[in-house]
Amino acid sequence: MDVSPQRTAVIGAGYVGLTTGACLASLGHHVVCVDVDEAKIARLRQGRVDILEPDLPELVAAGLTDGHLDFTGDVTTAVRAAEVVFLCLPTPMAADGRADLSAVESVVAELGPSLPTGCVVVNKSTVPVGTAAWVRRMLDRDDLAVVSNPEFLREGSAVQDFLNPDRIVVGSDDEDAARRVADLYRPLRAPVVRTDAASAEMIKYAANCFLAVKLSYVNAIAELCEVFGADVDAVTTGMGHDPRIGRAFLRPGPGWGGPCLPKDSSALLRMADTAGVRFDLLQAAVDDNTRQGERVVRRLAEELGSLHRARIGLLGLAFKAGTNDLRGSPALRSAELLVAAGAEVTAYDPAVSLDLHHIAVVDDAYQAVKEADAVLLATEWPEFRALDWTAIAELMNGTLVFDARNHLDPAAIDEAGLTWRGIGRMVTAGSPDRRTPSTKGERSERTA
Ligand SMILES: NC(=O)c1ccc[n+]([C@@H]2O[C@H](COP(=O)([O-])OP(=O)(O)OC[C@H]3O[C@@H](n4cnc5c(N)ncnc54)[C@H](O)[C@@H]3O)[C@@H](O)[C@H]2O)c1
Ligand SMILES: O=c1ccn([C@@H]2O[C@H](COP(=O)(O)OP(=O)(O)O[C@H]3O[C@H](CO)[C@@H](O)[C@H](O)[C@H]3O)[C@@H](O)[C@H]2O)c(=O)[nH]1
Repeated sequence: MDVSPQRTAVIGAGYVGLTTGACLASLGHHVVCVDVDEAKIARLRQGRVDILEPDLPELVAAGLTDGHLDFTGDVTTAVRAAEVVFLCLPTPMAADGRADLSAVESVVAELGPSLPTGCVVVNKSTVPVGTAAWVRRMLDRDDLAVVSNPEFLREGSAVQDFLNPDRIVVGSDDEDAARRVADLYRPLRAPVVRTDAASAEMIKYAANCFLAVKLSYVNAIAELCEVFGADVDAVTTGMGHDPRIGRAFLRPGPGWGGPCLPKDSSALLRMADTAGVRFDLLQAAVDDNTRQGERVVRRLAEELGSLHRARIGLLGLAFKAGTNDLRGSPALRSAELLVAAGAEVTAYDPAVSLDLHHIAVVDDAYQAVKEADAVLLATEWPEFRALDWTAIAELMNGTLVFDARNHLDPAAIDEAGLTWRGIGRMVTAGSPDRRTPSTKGERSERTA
């Protein structure tokens, strides 16, 4: 294989750390993954992966079997013989909106004295500009190098994204350390963007926040489409053919969420604020995103007349399809807003089963929509497209299906006698969109 195997330690075995560890092991490197969560480490040693990521359980099992991958709870043991140490630690949003670097700080303080001479510390967490320099000062050792190597994987396709990256960003003032980190990825044959550490750190925020702005922009265009009778799907298709715009990240929805975009836009805004730089565009994107979530619930209220005691069948809880991650989920936010407005919410998500405060979570979609006055689709799981809408029409009290992802087939819903509503979609005379959804009372009379 086109790789010089290196001994690596990966600190933090979450979405990024576990994917990094398992993928590097699959490339032939020797990897030890470390985590403070001892129960997680015990499960991983048995090949049990908690997160929903295609191909990840298989890669973990293969790494355990061929001996390239190991797990431990002890940082000191893991880094003792390491040539490269990856930090894949959480950097969540602190109360003041900044990135909370406490996990990075405590790990760097703990592992510093144990790192072997010549070791390269690679930061993969998303961290404010200047963190690599700060880590370097904390380590306070001339025999170590620090490299910023931000990660761009998406949840739900983490392994494929890691193994087929658009680019590998390697930021460091240390030429030799940067080359060694780039070499780890050589079998992937991806373009390497070689920068200083500060630029690498900024690339990560700039990329995620650009995506956030793009999504808020398209959600605003969708609202205008509703007002002016245009169809946002046609509009984004027309925009997306322009390679300067691109087709990706043009789907309107209930607002963008997840564990990254919201916290990273908040962190970049705080960085700008601290530096005295105005970033009104990004602030507007964040504010518009909050409004987008509220707008979905307001539209439901308008369609139903009132949300007080309305029964809502919520399809989807995860922040997007393909993951069981609920962090920053627009679906959960919608549920919270609905409950606050007096609605009763029953939810179903194919990847999520847990008890949620105020929201009943059930085991299948048909249970969720039973006696519902309206259905709200908030996560675009493919299986929702295959639902039997005639059966659902029988189960529901009302007729409204609010598709906050434009994911369903309006014709199938119309044929079932239900009323489809989407985001930014054209309302034409005679189309299902023109029909007024019946209220609970009317529907009961109709079906009586
Ligand atoms: N999730 C993503 O899609 C994604 C993609 C790119 C970058 N990132 C960034 O990567 C970083 C990690 O994100 P994640 O989603 O993998 O987080 P995560 O919460 O899934 O995983 C973090 C792991 O670190 C462990 N941990 C916490 N403190 C520790 C300590 N002191 N020592 C050892 N382990 C510790 C936790 O137990 C957890 O298993 C964040 O900065 C995030 O912004 C995330
Ligand atoms: O056309 C689109 C695309 C996405 N979304 C929403 O945007 C949010 C974020 O989606 P996505 O970017 O796919 O999810 P993440 O897995 O959080 O990945 C983002 O955040 C990661 C962590 O930093 C980065 O590594 C990735 O490159 C970046 O895409 C979700 O709520 C999606 O539903 C839309 O509404 N419309």
